[in-house]
Amino acid sequence: MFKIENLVKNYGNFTAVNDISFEIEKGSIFGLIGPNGAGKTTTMRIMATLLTKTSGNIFLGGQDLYKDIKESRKMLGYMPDFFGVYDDLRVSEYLEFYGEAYGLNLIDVRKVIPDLLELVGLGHKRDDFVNNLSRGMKQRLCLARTLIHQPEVLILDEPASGLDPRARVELRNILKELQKMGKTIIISSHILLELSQLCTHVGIIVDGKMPIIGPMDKVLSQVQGNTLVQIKVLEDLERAKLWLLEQHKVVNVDINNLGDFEVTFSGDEREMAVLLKEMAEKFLVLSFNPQRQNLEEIFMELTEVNGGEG
Ligand SMILES: Nc1ncnc2c1ncn2[C@@H]1O[C@H](COP(=O)(O)OP(=O)(O)OP(=O)(O)O)[C@@H](O)[C@H]1O
Repeated sequence: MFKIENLVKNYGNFTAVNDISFEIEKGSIFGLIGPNGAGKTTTMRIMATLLTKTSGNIFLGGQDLYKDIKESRKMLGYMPDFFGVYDDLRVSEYLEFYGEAYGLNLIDVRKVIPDLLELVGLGHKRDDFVNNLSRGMKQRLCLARTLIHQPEVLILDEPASGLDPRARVELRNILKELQKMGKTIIISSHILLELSQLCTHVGIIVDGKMPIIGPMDKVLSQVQGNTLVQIKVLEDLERAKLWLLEQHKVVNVDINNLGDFEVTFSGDEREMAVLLKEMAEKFLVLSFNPQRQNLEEIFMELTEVNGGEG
């Protein structure tokens, strides 16, 4: 859907985006994560055609993004990290205003507004003043505005920032709904745990470079060292322990105070699944829980290694 090749952006002598390449598949939710100043907003604004690149190529749906900017913009919905204050504008008027700004016919815009407001959970607020909405509601209204021209691709710059946990969950559910509707979503965030539950793919951006990119699961296993797997076996513990210690990629086996095994495992997810299968053929395995290191911890490690602020 989106292909970015060797993207560079300089601000004067400063290189904010330094030779980044990645691809975003149609229908995926791609998380762009990185510390402050890493280059996320710059990259997203370039992808949204709102900022010029210094060099590199960008393709949207197989076409050069810049070949026909008007056409590209029809496919793109961009939600900035800040949005303005609109005195004396009601929710429905706000959406009408943006619809007209996109060159849409007001009658058509009015037809889609109820569905859009329903989608973002603001159906009951259509006649309220925008300034009286809560922060979470404003974010959702801004998302509705991003959808007004029915773009295929959404570029959302930190849409969850400043939201309380409940509002974040609501936003996440709306984004999953949009994915089901076939949208491709690019989202940046500092809320890394949120991204690990939402995104199908992730690119970690540090100092204008993207050292790690790929499907969420692969990125997690790539940056993970060993995985700790908690295993509960109902009987034959001694024999099970000896068996485990003989298995490929099992580094260590402890038994915790609940009598469960804590197995340090150096293999990938597939190898772990094979271990589970073989173990279950020999022993009464009640549970098998890999303790996945969360993205927050991985991110801290990565940005430390790369000298970022985290
Ligand atoms: N217009 C500009 N002129 C000069 N430098 C800029 C400009 N815009 C951004 N920068 C610099 O480029 C770098 C990347 O900024 P960018 O806003 O893309 O980062 P970010 O990852 O979105 O950060 P944040 O999470 O804080 O929003 C930063 O060092 C920033 O100071």
